[in-house]
Amino acid sequence: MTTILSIQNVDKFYGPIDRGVHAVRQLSIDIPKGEIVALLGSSGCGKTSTLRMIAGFEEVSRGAIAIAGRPVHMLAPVKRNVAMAFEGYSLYPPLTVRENIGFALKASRLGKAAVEKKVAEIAGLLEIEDILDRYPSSISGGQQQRASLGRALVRDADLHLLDEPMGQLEPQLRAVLRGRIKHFIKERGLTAILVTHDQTEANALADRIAVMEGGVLQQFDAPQTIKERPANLFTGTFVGEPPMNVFEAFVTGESDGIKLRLPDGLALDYEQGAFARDVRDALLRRQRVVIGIRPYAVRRARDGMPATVSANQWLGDQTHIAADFAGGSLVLVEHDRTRLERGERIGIRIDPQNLHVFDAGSGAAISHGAELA
Ligand SMILES: Nc1ncnc2c1ncn2[C@@H]1O[C@H](COP(=O)(O)OP(=O)(O)OP(=O)(O)O)[C@@H](O)[C@H]1O
Repeated sequence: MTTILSIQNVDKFYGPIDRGVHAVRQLSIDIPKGEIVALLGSSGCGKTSTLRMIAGFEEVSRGAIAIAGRPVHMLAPVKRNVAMAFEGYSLYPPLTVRENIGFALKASRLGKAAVEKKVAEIAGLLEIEDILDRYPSSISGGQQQRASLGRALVRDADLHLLDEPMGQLEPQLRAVLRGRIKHFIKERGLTAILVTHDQTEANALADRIAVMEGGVLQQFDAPQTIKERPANLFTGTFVGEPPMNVFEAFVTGESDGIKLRLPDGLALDYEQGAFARDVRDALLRRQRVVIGIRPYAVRRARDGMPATVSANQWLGDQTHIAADFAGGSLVLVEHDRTRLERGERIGIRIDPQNLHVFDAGSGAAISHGAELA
């Protein structure tokens, strides 16, 4: 498969190298043609710096970036053959929206009719047909964002870079456009990288998600893999809504089974066979671990471990129950409307196949369910 973007050992410092703000650390990523990748992380994690280095708006402090096999990190943005929809990369004020989008196609030497057809098509997709003859200063922020997105998407480029492309749009429109944009990109075999802090957007659009934190790439995998097999405690708790429940635990061997001792004298007691032998060995070697359980994987059972309901919210399609448990708080998600009162006692069961275990020191995943990470 052709690699379109190759980032090799890239560091970004703002200010002097090795002394300034270390915004991106030793980043290496390869993206094949036709893939949509989301850079996902909280504010300050380094995702925008990464995108700006690919685009050429920020210098690379160390390392190399190649696009379609060509080293580009020393080239000016216009020489990189990338199409961009960036917040700071605004529309040309003297041109109408139609001209702004069409302008991007000028270099492609298409005839007038072909340009018009392309502009109309993208305008329809982004629902901006009615503002094509307006000037950027006379349209809303959300419309400007869609016009800018349209201008990037119509271009024929090696790589499309989209910075929070739908941040200013209302939720309903965002949901509709996500599907259409994905279809548009996939149908044409474009390669796209989008920066977002919205995991729903990343999950819906991306083939793979690069999760970043503290300038470090934490995991680069398909959305499903990130959910089911988080590489570490950070991705485990960052991706997934509501977040994964986590508790510190001490591991002890009980005949051939395993016991995970939680605060408040509680324990998860698993019989022989609940975990593969290598998982059991890995857990016993650590002793101190952090266990994680997704809210929708927590079960209620009469003979389960005791917890006390602290809140119960019906969200229209699911119930979120918060409970005091093992010296901390636990959230459960149930699909039916559950009538539980605050203060009510419930029993909690955590099945071994739903348990994620992480190293208490490094946070690296040790096991997911019955298998080693
Ligand atoms: N021009 C700059 N000068 C100095 N430090 C900067 C500059 N731009 C970014 N930083 C710092 O680099 C780190 C990474 O910032 P970056 O903007 O890449 O993160 P981000 O994940 O995109 O955040 P956001 O979602 O808020 O844009 C942060 O600590 C930020 O304060």
